[in-house]
Amino acid sequence: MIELTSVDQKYGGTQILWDLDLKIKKGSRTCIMGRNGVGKTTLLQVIMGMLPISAGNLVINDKDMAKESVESRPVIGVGYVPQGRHIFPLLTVEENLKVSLNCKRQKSKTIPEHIYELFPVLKEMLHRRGGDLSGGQQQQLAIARALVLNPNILILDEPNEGIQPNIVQLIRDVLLKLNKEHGMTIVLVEQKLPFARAVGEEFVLMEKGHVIATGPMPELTDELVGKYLAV
Ligand SMILES: Nc1ncnc2c1ncn2[C@@H]1O[C@H](COP(=O)(O)OP(=O)(O)OP(=O)(O)O)[C@@H](O)[C@H]1O
Repeated sequence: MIELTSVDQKYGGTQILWDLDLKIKKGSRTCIMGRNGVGKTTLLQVIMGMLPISAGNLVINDKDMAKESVESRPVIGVGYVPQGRHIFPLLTVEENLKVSLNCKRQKSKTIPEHIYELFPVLKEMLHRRGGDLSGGQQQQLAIARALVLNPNILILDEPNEGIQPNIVQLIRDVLLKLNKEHGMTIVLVEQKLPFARAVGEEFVLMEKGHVIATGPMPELTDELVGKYLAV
Protein backbone atom coordinates (compact mmCIF):
# COMPACT_ATOMS: atom_id res chain seq x y z
CA MET A 1 0.00 0.00 0.00
CA ILE A 2 1.19 3.50 -0.83
CA GLU A 3 -0.49 6.51 0.73
CA LEU A 4 0.36 10.17 0.19
CA THR A 5 -1.47 12.77 2.25
CA SER A 6 -1.36 16.53 1.57
CA VAL A 7 2.03 16.25 -0.14
CA ASP A 8 3.78 19.37 -1.42
CA GLN A 9 7.03 19.16 -3.39
CA LYS A 10 9.22 22.01 -4.57
CA TYR A 11 12.24 22.32 -6.86
CA GLY A 12 13.91 25.30 -5.19
CA GLY A 13 11.26 28.00 -5.26
CA THR A 14 9.05 26.25 -7.82
CA GLN A 15 6.25 24.16 -6.39
CA ILE A 16 5.36 21.13 -8.55
CA LEU A 17 3.12 18.93 -6.37
CA TRP A 18 0.31 20.67 -4.52
CA ASP A 19 -1.52 19.21 -1.53
CA LEU A 20 -1.52 15.84 -3.23
CA ASP A 21 -3.57 12.95 -1.82
CA LEU A 22 -3.29 9.46 -3.27
CA LYS A 23 -3.96 5.89 -2.13
CA ILE A 24 -2.65 2.92 -4.08
CA LYS A 25 -4.00 -0.41 -2.89
CA LYS A 26 -1.84 -3.45 -2.24
CA GLY A 27 -1.99 -5.87 -5.17
CA SER A 28 -3.50 -3.31 -7.57
CA ARG A 29 -2.38 -2.18 -11.01
CA THR A 30 -2.45 1.60 -11.19
CA CYS A 31 -1.70 3.86 -14.16
CA ILE A 32 -0.74 7.46 -13.46
CA MET A 33 -1.70 9.61 -16.42
CA GLY A 34 -1.64 13.23 -17.51
CA ARG A 35 -0.12 15.51 -20.08
CA ASN A 36 3.60 16.32 -20.26
CA GLY A 37 4.92 18.29 -17.34
CA VAL A 38 2.01 17.76 -14.92
CA GLY A 39 4.31 16.14 -12.35
CA LYS A 40 4.03 12.37 -12.94
CA THR A 41 7.76 11.65 -12.79
CA THR A 42 8.10 13.99 -9.83
CA LEU A 43 5.39 12.01 -8.02
CA LEU A 44 7.20 8.71 -8.66
CA GLN A 45 10.49 10.22 -7.50
CA VAL A 46 8.80 11.42 -4.31
CA ILE A 47 7.45 7.91 -3.69
CA MET A 48 10.97 6.55 -4.28
CA GLY A 49 12.59 9.01 -1.85
CA MET A 50 14.66 10.55 -4.66
CA LEU A 51 13.07 13.96 -4.04
CA PRO A 52 12.23 15.34 -0.59
CA ILE A 53 8.73 16.53 0.19
CA SER A 54 8.22 19.94 1.76
CA ALA A 55 4.95 19.04 3.49
CA GLY A 56 2.65 16.08 4.00
CA ASN A 57 2.97 12.37 4.72
CA LEU A 58 4.14 9.36 2.77
CA VAL A 59 3.40 5.84 4.01
CA ILE A 60 4.53 2.74 2.12
CA ASN A 61 3.76 -0.79 3.33
CA ASP A 62 2.58 0.66 6.67
CA LYS A 63 5.88 2.49 7.25
CA ASP A 64 6.36 6.24 7.47
CA MET A 65 8.76 6.86 4.56
CA ALA A 66 8.56 10.66 4.26
CA LYS A 67 12.06 11.20 5.59
CA GLU A 68 13.67 7.92 4.55
CA SER A 69 16.34 7.88 1.83
CA VAL A 70 16.13 6.22 -1.57
CA GLU A 71 18.27 3.31 -0.26
CA SER A 72 15.44 2.37 2.11
CA ARG A 73 13.04 1.52 -0.73
CA PRO A 74 14.46 -1.88 -1.77
CA VAL A 75 14.56 -2.85 1.92
CA ILE A 76 10.77 -2.52 2.18
CA GLY A 77 10.23 -4.20 -1.19
CA VAL A 78 9.88 -1.31 -3.63
CA GLY A 79 11.46 -1.70 -7.09
CA TYR A 80 11.86 1.14 -9.61
CA VAL A 81 12.30 1.28 -13.38
CA PRO A 82 13.22 4.89 -14.22
CA GLN A 83 12.24 6.79 -17.34
CA GLY A 84 15.04 6.34 -19.90
CA ARG A 85 16.06 3.01 -18.34
CA HIS A 86 19.45 4.10 -16.92
CA ILE A 87 21.18 0.80 -17.39
CA PHE A 88 24.98 0.75 -17.14
CA PRO A 89 26.14 0.78 -20.79
CA LEU A 90 29.66 -0.52 -20.17
CA LEU A 91 28.61 -3.39 -17.87
CA THR A 92 27.40 -6.69 -19.29
CA VAL A 93 23.78 -7.79 -18.91
CA GLU A 94 24.84 -10.13 -16.09
CA GLU A 95 26.80 -7.36 -14.32
CA ASN A 96 23.84 -4.98 -14.65
CA LEU A 97 21.63 -7.56 -12.94
CA LYS A 98 24.22 -8.28 -10.25
CA VAL A 99 24.46 -4.61 -9.30
CA SER A 100 21.13 -5.05 -7.52
CA LEU A 101 22.41 -8.09 -5.64
CA ASN A 102 24.94 -5.91 -3.84
CA CYS A 103 22.09 -4.32 -1.92
CA LYS A 104 22.61 -4.98 1.80
CA ARG A 105 19.42 -6.90 2.50
CA GLN A 106 20.09 -9.36 -0.30
CA LYS A 107 21.53 -12.64 1.02
CA SER A 108 21.55 -14.62 -2.24
CA LYS A 109 24.14 -13.56 -4.78
CA THR A 110 22.60 -15.42 -7.71
CA ILE A 111 20.14 -13.98 -10.19
CA PRO A 112 16.76 -15.73 -9.76
CA GLU A 113 16.06 -18.07 -12.69
CA HIS A 114 12.49 -16.77 -13.14
CA ILE A 115 13.96 -13.47 -14.42
CA TYR A 116 15.21 -15.32 -17.50
CA GLU A 117 11.88 -17.09 -17.91
CA LEU A 118 10.20 -13.67 -18.09
CA PHE A 119 12.87 -12.22 -20.38
CA PRO A 120 14.57 -15.08 -22.30
CA VAL A 121 16.59 -12.67 -24.44
CA LEU A 122 18.58 -11.61 -21.38
CA LYS A 123 19.89 -15.14 -20.90
CA GLU A 124 21.03 -15.23 -24.53
CA MET A 125 22.78 -11.88 -24.12
CA LEU A 126 24.22 -12.35 -20.64
CA HIS A 127 27.75 -11.37 -21.65
CA ARG A 128 26.86 -8.56 -24.02
CA ARG A 129 27.38 -4.99 -22.87
CA GLY A 130 24.22 -3.14 -21.86
CA GLY A 131 25.01 -0.28 -24.23
CA ASP A 132 25.05 -2.68 -27.18
CA LEU A 133 21.46 -3.88 -26.61
CA SER A 134 18.49 -2.51 -28.55
CA GLY A 135 16.12 -0.11 -26.78
CA GLY A 136 13.59 -2.90 -26.19
CA GLN A 137 16.26 -5.22 -24.80
CA GLN A 138 17.54 -2.45 -22.53
CA GLN A 139 14.02 -1.92 -21.21
CA GLN A 140 13.72 -5.64 -20.43
CA LEU A 141 17.06 -5.39 -18.61
CA ALA A 142 15.89 -2.35 -16.63
CA ILE A 143 12.74 -4.20 -15.51
CA ALA A 144 14.70 -7.38 -14.76
CA ARG A 145 17.18 -5.40 -12.66
CA ALA A 146 14.34 -4.10 -10.52
CA LEU A 147 12.92 -7.63 -10.16
CA VAL A 148 16.18 -9.17 -8.96
CA LEU A 149 15.42 -7.98 -5.42
CA ASN A 150 11.97 -9.58 -5.52
CA PRO A 151 9.94 -6.41 -4.82
CA ASN A 152 6.31 -6.47 -3.70
CA ILE A 153 5.71 -3.08 -5.37
CA LEU A 154 7.07 -2.34 -8.87
CA ILE A 155 7.07 1.27 -10.05
CA LEU A 156 7.72 2.03 -13.72
CA ASP A 157 8.07 5.38 -15.47
CA GLU A 158 6.89 5.18 -19.11
CA PRO A 159 8.28 1.69 -19.79
CA ASN A 160 7.11 1.78 -23.42
CA GLU A 161 8.71 5.00 -24.54
CA GLY A 162 10.40 4.35 -27.90
CA ILE A 163 9.82 0.57 -27.73
CA GLN A 164 8.69 -1.56 -30.70
CA PRO A 165 5.17 -3.09 -30.54
CA ASN A 166 6.15 -6.73 -29.90
CA ILE A 167 8.23 -5.76 -26.86
CA VAL A 168 5.40 -3.50 -25.64
CA GLN A 169 3.20 -6.63 -25.69
CA LEU A 170 5.83 -8.63 -23.82
CA ILE A 171 6.10 -5.94 -21.15
CA ARG A 172 2.30 -5.86 -20.83
CA ASP A 173 2.19 -9.65 -20.38
CA VAL A 174 5.02 -9.61 -17.83
CA LEU A 175 3.35 -6.89 -15.75
CA LEU A 176 0.01 -8.75 -15.77
CA LYS A 177 1.74 -12.01 -14.80
CA LEU A 178 3.69 -10.41 -11.95
CA ASN A 179 0.47 -8.93 -10.62
CA LYS A 180 -1.84 -11.91 -11.08
CA GLU A 181 0.54 -14.74 -10.21
CA HIS A 182 2.78 -13.05 -7.65
CA GLY A 183 0.42 -10.44 -6.22
CA MET A 184 2.87 -7.67 -7.05
CA THR A 185 1.51 -4.12 -6.86
CA ILE A 186 2.17 -2.39 -10.19
CA VAL A 187 2.34 1.41 -10.45
CA LEU A 188 3.18 2.92 -13.79
CA VAL A 189 3.24 6.24 -15.52
CA GLU A 190 1.80 5.68 -18.97
CA GLN A 191 0.89 8.11 -21.73
CA LYS A 192 -0.49 5.60 -24.22
CA LEU A 193 -4.17 4.96 -23.62
CA PRO A 194 -4.46 1.42 -25.09
CA PHE A 195 -1.57 0.18 -22.91
CA ALA A 196 -2.93 1.97 -19.85
CA ARG A 197 -6.34 0.37 -20.41
CA ALA A 198 -4.81 -3.08 -20.98
CA VAL A 199 -2.62 -3.04 -17.87
CA GLY A 200 -4.29 -0.65 -15.42
CA GLU A 201 -7.19 -1.63 -13.18
CA GLU A 202 -7.15 1.83 -11.63
CA PHE A 203 -6.29 5.20 -13.09
CA VAL A 204 -4.91 8.33 -11.48
CA LEU A 205 -5.26 11.49 -13.54
CA MET A 206 -2.95 14.42 -12.85
CA GLU A 207 -3.14 18.06 -13.87
CA LYS A 208 -0.73 20.84 -12.76
CA GLY A 209 0.65 18.94 -9.77
CA HIS A 210 -2.74 17.80 -8.47
CA VAL A 211 -4.54 14.48 -8.63
CA ILE A 212 -7.80 15.48 -10.24
CA ALA A 213 -9.51 12.10 -10.72
CA THR A 214 -9.02 8.48 -9.68
CA GLY A 215 -11.10 5.35 -10.13
CA PRO A 216 -11.44 1.99 -11.83
CA MET A 217 -10.12 2.10 -15.42
CA PRO A 218 -13.59 1.69 -17.02
CA GLU A 219 -14.49 5.04 -15.40
CA LEU A 220 -11.82 6.85 -17.43
CA THR A 221 -14.40 8.33 -19.75
CA ASP A 222 -13.90 9.88 -23.18
CA GLU A 223 -14.80 13.19 -21.56
CA LEU A 224 -11.92 12.90 -19.06
CA VAL A 225 -9.57 11.76 -21.82
CA GLY A 226 -10.58 14.70 -24.02
CA LYS A 227 -10.21 17.19 -21.20
CA TYR A 228 -7.00 16.00 -19.54
CA LEU A 229 -5.11 13.68 -21.88
CA ALA A 230 -5.71 14.67 -25.49
CA VAL A 231 -3.08 17.03 -26.85
N1 LIG B 1 15.12 19.15 -11.52
C1 LIG B 1 14.14 20.01 -11.76
N2 LIG B 1 14.24 21.30 -11.40
C2 LIG B 1 13.24 22.18 -11.64
N3 LIG B 1 12.07 21.86 -12.22
C3 LIG B 1 11.91 20.59 -12.59
C4 LIG B 1 12.93 19.59 -12.39
N4 LIG B 1 12.47 18.40 -12.87
C5 LIG B 1 11.23 18.65 -13.35
N5 LIG B 1 10.91 19.95 -13.19
C6 LIG B 1 9.62 20.58 -13.60
O1 LIG B 1 8.58 19.97 -12.88
C7 LIG B 1 7.41 19.86 -13.69
C8 LIG B 1 6.91 18.44 -13.68
O2 LIG B 1 7.87 17.61 -14.32
P1 LIG B 1 7.69 16.03 -14.40
O3 LIG B 1 8.89 15.49 -15.13
O4 LIG B 1 7.41 15.50 -13.07
O5 LIG B 1 6.38 15.91 -15.31
P2 LIG B 1 5.80 14.69 -16.09
O6 LIG B 1 4.33 14.75 -15.93
O7 LIG B 1 6.48 13.42 -15.68
O8 LIG B 1 6.18 15.03 -17.59
P3 LIG B 1 6.60 14.09 -18.82
O9 LIG B 1 5.35 13.39 -19.24
O10 LIG B 1 7.07 15.08 -19.85
O11 LIG B 1 7.69 13.15 -18.37
C9 LIG B 1 7.79 20.38 -15.07
O12 LIG B 1 7.35 21.70 -15.18
C10 LIG B 1 9.30 20.33 -15.06
O13 LIG B 1 9.85 21.32 -15.88
